[in-house]
Amino acid sequence: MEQRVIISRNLETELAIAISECEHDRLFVLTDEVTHEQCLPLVNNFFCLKGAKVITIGSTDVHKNLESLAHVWQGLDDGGADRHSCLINLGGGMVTDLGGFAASTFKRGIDFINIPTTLLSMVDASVGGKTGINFNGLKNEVGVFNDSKFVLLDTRFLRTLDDKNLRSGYAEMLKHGLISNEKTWADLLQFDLSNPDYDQLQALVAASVKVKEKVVSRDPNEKGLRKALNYGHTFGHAFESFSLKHHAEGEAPILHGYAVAYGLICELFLSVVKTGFPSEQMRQTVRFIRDNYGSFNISCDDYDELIALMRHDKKNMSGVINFTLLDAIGDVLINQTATDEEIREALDFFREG
Ligand SMILES: NC(=O)c1ccc[n+]([C@@H]2O[C@H](COP(=O)([O-])OP(=O)(O)OC[C@H]3O[C@@H](n4cnc5c(N)ncnc54)[C@H](O)[C@@H]3O)[C@@H](O)[C@H]2O)c1
Ligand SMILES: O=C(O)C(=O)C[C@@H](O)[C@H](O)[C@H](O)COP(=O)(O)O
Ligand SMILES: [Zn+2]
Repeated sequence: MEQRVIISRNLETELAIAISECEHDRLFVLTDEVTHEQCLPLVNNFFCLKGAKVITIGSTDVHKNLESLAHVWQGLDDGGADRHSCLINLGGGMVTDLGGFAASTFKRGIDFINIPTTLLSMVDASVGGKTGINFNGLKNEVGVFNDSKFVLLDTRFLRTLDDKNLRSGYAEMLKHGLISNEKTWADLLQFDLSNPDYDQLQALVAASVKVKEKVVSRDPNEKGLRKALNYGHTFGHAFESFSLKHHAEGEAPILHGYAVAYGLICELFLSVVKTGFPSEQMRQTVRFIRDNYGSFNISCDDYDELIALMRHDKKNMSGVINFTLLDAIGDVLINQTATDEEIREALDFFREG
């Protein structure tokens, strides 16, 4: 893998080194409106960022769209970027996905560096080269695989992250636990999300990002094994797209990690029914998710729309919905299928438990 993931000890020094190893005739920093306020102050006076131009987009997934992408391209053009310029993405997964795509396409590609500021982007989104935007009501419908040159991971940014976004990122860590081994999974279920111990979390973050790096290094373009990282996402992305479309006025759509947590419930159910995953371990995981993530209000009248959304999953082939399932913790089965009836049963289980 071309990308270097660095668990930061001194962000200023590491960023200076990272920049020096990238093309960098002009420097740009991409933030969203929130990371501009909360995270930029932690790096703004770094000597290595002297003269860097800041581009800012709206925050959260409702802005992970063509309009924001065009705004970044425009900002790069207005700031005189050429193919030797460098973009530093300072934010959560929305910023690293969109900024990564903007950098990968601007003048056919400039170097970029990710500085993830949410738990989710630290353990998952900033690593592994999946970049893109939502389009046509579908998650990450347009994008490219392209690695940032560096990921600089500094958990000090988590100090300002709210409870819901902490839980959202933790769902991807739970996914990493389920696809890796029983010990990691069991440790994750012990963690108290209502009263997080940040030292313990830091150790869990380092272990979690290693799971992602290991899978990506063996299958960077998702030809096979990488589909393990999509566990929970066939249902999860359908829930997320559904919520982006139907969320009530004045109410935010569900966060990506919450959608993944709900997707894990459905895909654990399918794993028990179809591939013999132990039902007690499913029950323990489902209990943790229900206790920590609540639920998402859908009715059986929504099933057809959710299944229609699953028909757009990027793992699908020849119109057949593709699932990643488990027959045990750490034992991943890719390219699994389910009938519409089984999908409905999984949604019934999600609603009724
Ligand atoms: N590329 C991948 O492999 C990959 C993996 C997982 C998820 N994703 C994508 O990542 C996105 C979700 O990422 P996310 O959960 O980081 O959401 P996000 O980027 O929308 O950030 C969540 C919220 O937290 C704010 N924020 C960011 N850092 C903060 C900080 N340090 N303090 C206070 N507030 C802060 C943001 O402004 C935003 O309002 C989704 O679009 C998802 O599809 C991509
Ligand atoms: O890195 C991967 O591979 C993943 O699937 C990680 C997921 O957590 C992430 O949400 C990813 O963006 C989903 O990719 P997609 O190809 O299903 O859009
Ligand atoms: Zn995800």
